[in-house]
Amino acid sequence: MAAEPASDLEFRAAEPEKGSPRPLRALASGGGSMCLEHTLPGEAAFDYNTISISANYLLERTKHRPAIGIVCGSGLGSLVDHLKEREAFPYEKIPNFPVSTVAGHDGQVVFGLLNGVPVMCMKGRFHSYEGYPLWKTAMPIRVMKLVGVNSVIVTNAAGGINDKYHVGDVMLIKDHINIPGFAGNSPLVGKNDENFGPRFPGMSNAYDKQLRQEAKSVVKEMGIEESVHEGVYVMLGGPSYETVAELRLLRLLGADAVGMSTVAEVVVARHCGMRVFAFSLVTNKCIMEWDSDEEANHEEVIAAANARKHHLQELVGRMAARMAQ
Ligand SMILES: O=P(O)(O)O[C@@H]1C[C@H](O)[C@@H](CO)O1
Ligand code: HPA
Repeated sequence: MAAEPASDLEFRAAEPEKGSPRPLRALASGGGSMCLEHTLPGEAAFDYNTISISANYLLERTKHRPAIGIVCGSGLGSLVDHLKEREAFPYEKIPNFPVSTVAGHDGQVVFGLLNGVPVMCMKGRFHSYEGYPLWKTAMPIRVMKLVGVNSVIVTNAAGGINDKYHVGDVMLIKDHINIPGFAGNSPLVGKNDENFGPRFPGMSNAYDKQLRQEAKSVVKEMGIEESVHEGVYVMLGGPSYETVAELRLLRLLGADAVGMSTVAEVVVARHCGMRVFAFSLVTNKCIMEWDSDEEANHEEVIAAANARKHHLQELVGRMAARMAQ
């Protein structure tokens, strides 16, 4: 007979299916609904030394020294398919790195030149619904930091709440609503590591104004203004898509698009002083009416991302070139 956990601290969440990430640390009970893991008081979630090991592994094996990082959202891995002088490292091989378990997220760190600019890319990201604590979903951002990255481009697939948004549109993110954060679930929970940043980082300028201006000018150059908006991204835990009532609530809160990622990465990036440019690809229109028979699904998310990949590759490439100046 399986032994009962002796206390809440011995309970462990199921591991994500693919690969074998390090065992989860002790869990505290009674956290928010998506809070799979809290670190113990005084314990740093991902300390400088642990992150240094991952960063050094990469630095010892790549000739590139990028200052720009890119996180690819669902179905958006092709954003980095055209890098020159590519060097790819599967997540499984990088010490202390989690592994991707979601369709549309390949699971490689890819270095290379994008329009001649050295970049470090996450081809596949981590989500809390895979079973990872938020600090682990955002851990690659700290690895980027120690590799030398000072600006990140964060992308995601999202559902369009704003009724002016259509499938295939891009939303430049001007702000976010951190729903897990409302319940105290933050990637920065635990002892603060001052090597990375302050205990209480500000978030009112999370999405760099100048980079948003640059993006608008790129969008104009590309002639795609009609399908590009600027708006507010809201993060939920997933993996279930939202109910109609939830979506109506999120609309009332001021959200324009909804997804299950990005925010933890942005919080960690800002904590360690990186500049952030982020956008959502609207892969589906959120279902706001109770009498609708439609239902959101991941296949349509991937298909919509695939259909827009050329525009998005160009947007990211042009932004990287400007950010490098
Ligand atoms: O990694 P992102 O945020 O792009 O992926 C979105 C959110 C879920 O992971 C998935 C749902 O279809 O797409
Ligand atoms: N909801 C949440 N996450 C998503 C959606 C959605 O409608 N589409 C893509 N990611």
